[in-house]
Amino acid sequence: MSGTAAATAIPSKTYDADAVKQILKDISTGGQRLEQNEPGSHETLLEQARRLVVALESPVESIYGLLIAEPSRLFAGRMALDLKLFDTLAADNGRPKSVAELAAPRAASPKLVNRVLRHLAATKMLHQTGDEEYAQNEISRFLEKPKLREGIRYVFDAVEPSLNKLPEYLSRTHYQNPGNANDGPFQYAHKTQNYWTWLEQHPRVLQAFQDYLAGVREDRPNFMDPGFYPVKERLVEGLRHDGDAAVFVDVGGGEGHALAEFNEKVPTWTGRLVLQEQEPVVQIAKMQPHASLIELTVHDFFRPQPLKGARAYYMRYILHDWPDEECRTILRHLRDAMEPGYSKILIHECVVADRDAPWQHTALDIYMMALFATQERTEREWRELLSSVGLTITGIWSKGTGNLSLIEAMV
Ligand SMILES: C[S@@+](CC[C@H](N)C(=O)[O-])C[C@H]1O[C@@H](n2cnc3c(N)ncnc32)[C@H](O)[C@@H]1O
Repeated sequence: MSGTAAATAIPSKTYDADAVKQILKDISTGGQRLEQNEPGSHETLLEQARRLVVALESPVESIYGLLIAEPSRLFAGRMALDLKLFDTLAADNGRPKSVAELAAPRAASPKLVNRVLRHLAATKMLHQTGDEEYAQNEISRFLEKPKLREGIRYVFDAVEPSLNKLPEYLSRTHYQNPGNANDGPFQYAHKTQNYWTWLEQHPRVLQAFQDYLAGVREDRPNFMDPGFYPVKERLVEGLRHDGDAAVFVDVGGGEGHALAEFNEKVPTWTGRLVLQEQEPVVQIAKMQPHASLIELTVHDFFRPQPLKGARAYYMRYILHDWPDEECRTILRHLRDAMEPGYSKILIHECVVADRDAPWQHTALDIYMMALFATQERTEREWRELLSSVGLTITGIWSKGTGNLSLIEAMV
């Protein structure tokens, strides 16, 4: 079949020409705003480009993308990790490589490797530069670095099996909203007792998860960036140094990247920076270049908080991992350690809008259902959760659409 015949095999959409014209005009204006570096212009233009695709695509084209292109793209990305394709593409200053060269590191079948590569090229993850010859594009160049690249491994190995079994799990639980941390979709799919135990038993995926989180962190505005949370006014001013009062503790802080960034971006901070994590994660944190700048401690946040009256108890991506009951236990331990009127809990999480919530929040919400039988929360849900343990929200700061917000709460 010729290229033209293949292209016309999918019925074309009778689209609204006026709507398309209007979107194109908006895109043109959006492009000018982007050139002038107007804040938010990137997000707006991207949204307009998505609207254009939706306006032009026929339902069949859109559904083919969902059914065929995207699942195969994730598979091809996962195979690229095992076949070391992103590394091989990067070698020799990224010069184009033949399929034979790309298949060599694993002594894989060139035919198999070509099938993976051509789908990656078709879905814009790399360039095809000739017959059976490929080179990096901006995406594959980015994937030379482990961080978000390892997200492919994590999502494929940990999240996808759970999503695949989610319909069966929901049918068995009579379509009730999952909320059992010990018997949720993840345990059902992976035949395990607990997400964290499963990760410990799969150290490669645990490392991939931590790399992925570090990648996500780099990609988003952080709360100490200008125009986000006023760190100087809310934390630095009035800092005391008696006992543990001058501590900023990152509860469940992963490898300690947030503390390292705080150390760099808030030079006026004269207090201590303490990481609290599970033992295997502390071991990974010890190998980080910033390890000497922070205190690394093992602490289970389901046990009483040992640091009393600290200035800040920071948690990023912690409470969305737990159903309300478990969150209340975590929060009560912090509340009991806090000094009223001085200590602050800082929750760095999604605050999901009641209407027109961005896909970044709604997608993560489904992931949370599949992984932890939990959810992303709306402002009302955050207020209810915190007030149920005697905490009051003293402010919510946000920057950009689809990002995390910073919720400050006090006793
Ligand atoms: C989603 S990750 C977030 C990590 C980090 N805050 C970040 O934003 O990159 C959740 C973290 O909670 C930690 N964690 C899970 N259960 C814990 C527990 N009982 N006590 C302390 N940390 C725990 C995990 O090891 C993991 O690093």
